[in-house]
Amino acid sequence: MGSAPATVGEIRRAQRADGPAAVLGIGTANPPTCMAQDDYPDYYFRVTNSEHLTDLKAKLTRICKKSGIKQRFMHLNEELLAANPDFTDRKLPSLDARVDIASAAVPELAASAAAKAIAEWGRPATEITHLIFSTYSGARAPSADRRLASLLGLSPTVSRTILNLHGCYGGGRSLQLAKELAENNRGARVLVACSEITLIAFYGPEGGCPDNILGQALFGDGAGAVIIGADPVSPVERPLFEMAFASQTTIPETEDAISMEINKGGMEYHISNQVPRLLGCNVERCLIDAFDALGVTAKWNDLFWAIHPGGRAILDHIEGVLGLDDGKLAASRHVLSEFGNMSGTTVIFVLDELRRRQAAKQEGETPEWGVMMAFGPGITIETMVLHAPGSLDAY
Ligand SMILES: CC(C)(COP(=O)(O)OP(=O)(O)OC[C@H]1O[C@@H](n2cnc3c(N)ncnc32)[C@H](O)[C@@H]1OP(=O)(O)O)[C@@H](O)C(=O)NCCC(=O)NCCSC(=O)CC(=O)O
Repeated sequence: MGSAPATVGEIRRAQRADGPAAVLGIGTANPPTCMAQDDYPDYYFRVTNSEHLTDLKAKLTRICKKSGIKQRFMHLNEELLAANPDFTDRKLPSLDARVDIASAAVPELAASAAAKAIAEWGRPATEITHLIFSTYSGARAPSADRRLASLLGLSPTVSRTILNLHGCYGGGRSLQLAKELAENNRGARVLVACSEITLIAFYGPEGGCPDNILGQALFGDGAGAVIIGADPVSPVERPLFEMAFASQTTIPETEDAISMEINKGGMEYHISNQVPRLLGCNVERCLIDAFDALGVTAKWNDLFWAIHPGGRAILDHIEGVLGLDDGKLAASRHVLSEFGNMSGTTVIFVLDELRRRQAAKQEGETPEWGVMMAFGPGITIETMVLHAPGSLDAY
């Protein structure tokens, strides 16, 4: 006699993981060209033949000085620009050439980051079950997720998803989706990859176009990759952060505050100067709701923090409204300084920096609970409550 058929409820329970999703490996990568922020105004106005626009150059110099950025990495170098002179003029139809370059470079950069994340995870790439790829440079199908799967030799049964044009919340969104996949599919191992190269949005300065000047001062290129899974297999898999709760919030009436649009000349964006204030007014509500949902009492200064460093003023506003002590946003400020705003990828660099800082501390010195937040068009706020591994009783 066979056993009695399982109920749908039993099947469902067997399909789900027992524990929370956790970060099991992180990797990052940047293109080789590094640009010092102090040198950028001279470089940018020279390579775009715009030295005569002295007011705009002075403005870019002021923004660079106040940006909190020391250096950024870029795929687009002078050689590539010399081969594609149309990139300096956004009115010329250069999208095809930009997409050609990005279609190869975006997955290749992601593969460098992913190889590091997989090495840290400690299991073969063929055991990855799901892939989530986020970029603002995707304009083709099959897309960067398909190419990355080939470059890494992932299984043909890997379940792929691509997120396009989520901007700076792409990393946060991908990690939330990975959490859902890992917790709802027993044994799933999800590779999250974000890869951004600013080439798609590079063009020369123009009067009456301050958004471009701001973007030229802020954005850099980079890729980040994270392996997510629940119920880590000891001793190979070691959780770095457990993902306790995730939510997304849209700030009402801010649809026009951050926007991105692909045109014949590349990607154009608009970033309102109200963004730091709007985020400052809204982050605390998201945090209160998240910790209420968990039933955990949190004092903001008792947490560890991984905030998307969209700009120095954004970090200043958030630090101010939450009354955070100096150093609480050190990982975010460090990443902003060393790499600039790499859009959706940035928050993965911040997680990487945070875990490095935590590893350097003595046991007991690291807070048990923490928060990751990312922001982008919408205005969308991604909030994730993280838990330091080792105290699973907290669940
Ligand atoms: C740009 C700054 C470094 C400037 O520093 P301060 O504000 O302290 O200095 P400041 O007030 O003297 O401003 C210096 C100059 O910057 C200009 N400026 C400020 N914000 C601007 C904006 N959004 N667009 C265009 N110009 C802007 C000011 O007008 C001023 O020009 P002048 O000197 O001529 O008077 C800072 O404001 C900042 O970090 N802003 C946040 C940037 C931001 O919104 N990032 C989010 C990116 S989008 C993102 O992360 C998500 C996504 O892309 O999806």
